[in-house]
Amino acid sequence: MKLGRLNHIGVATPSIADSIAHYRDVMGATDITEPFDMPEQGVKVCFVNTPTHSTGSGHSDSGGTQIELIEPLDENSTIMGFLAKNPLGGQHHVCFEVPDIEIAREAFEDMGKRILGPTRIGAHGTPIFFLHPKDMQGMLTEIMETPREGGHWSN
Ligand SMILES: CC[C@@H](C(=O)O)C(=O)SCCNC(=O)CCNC(=O)[C@H](O)C(C)(C)COP(=O)(O)OP(=O)(O)OC[C@H]1O[C@@H](n2cnc3c(N)ncnc32)[C@H](O)[C@@H]1OP(=O)(O)O
Ligand SMILES: [Co+2]
Repeated sequence: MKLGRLNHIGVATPSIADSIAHYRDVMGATDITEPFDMPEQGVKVCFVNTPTHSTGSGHSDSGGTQIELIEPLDENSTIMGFLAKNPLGGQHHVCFEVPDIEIAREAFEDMGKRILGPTRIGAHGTPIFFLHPKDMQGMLTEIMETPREGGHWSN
């Protein structure tokens, strides 16, 4: 396994609308996507896009690491337990890219890391899986296959 790009930081929130206002008005984010539902993951999601680099005169692009805001869709959402312990929300997971999801899954399995559920299609349209925080230095870790131009995946 080789460490890939940090694609996003997942941030759980009790209100995606309040969090969007925070990133826009307090943090000065200028590129925030429209929220959409992902019922299969139990969350409403949107992305705060950050630039790849900052300059003295401002930002030139928005292709950097994203903040992924996630709000529970209902009481059964997988992030309800986290929000019960952290009512204000907060940093929930980190997501690293890999070139090949199957090779990565096998590598983590071989290292004895607990994989949470099947590989599925994530919010970026590419395959993802999650690793248990207790096996990952306390960090719930998402692994996603790097988006390919014209790539198609299915569950
Ligand atoms: C938007 C779509 C997608 C994408 O494309 O990017 C997403 O990111 S979806 C994100 C939401 N989906 C998931 O998180 C799926 C994987 N998660 C899970 O399977 C569970 O949430 C969990 C990690 C197994 C936790 O389950 P839960 O029932 O909430 O808690 P437990 O009590 O079983 O937790 C055990 C233990 O782990 C600690 N914990 C829980 N969540 C986290 C966390 N996010 N970060 C760090 N540690 C976490 C929890 O506190 C427990 O510790 P102890 O209290 O010491 O026992
Ligand atoms: Co995520």
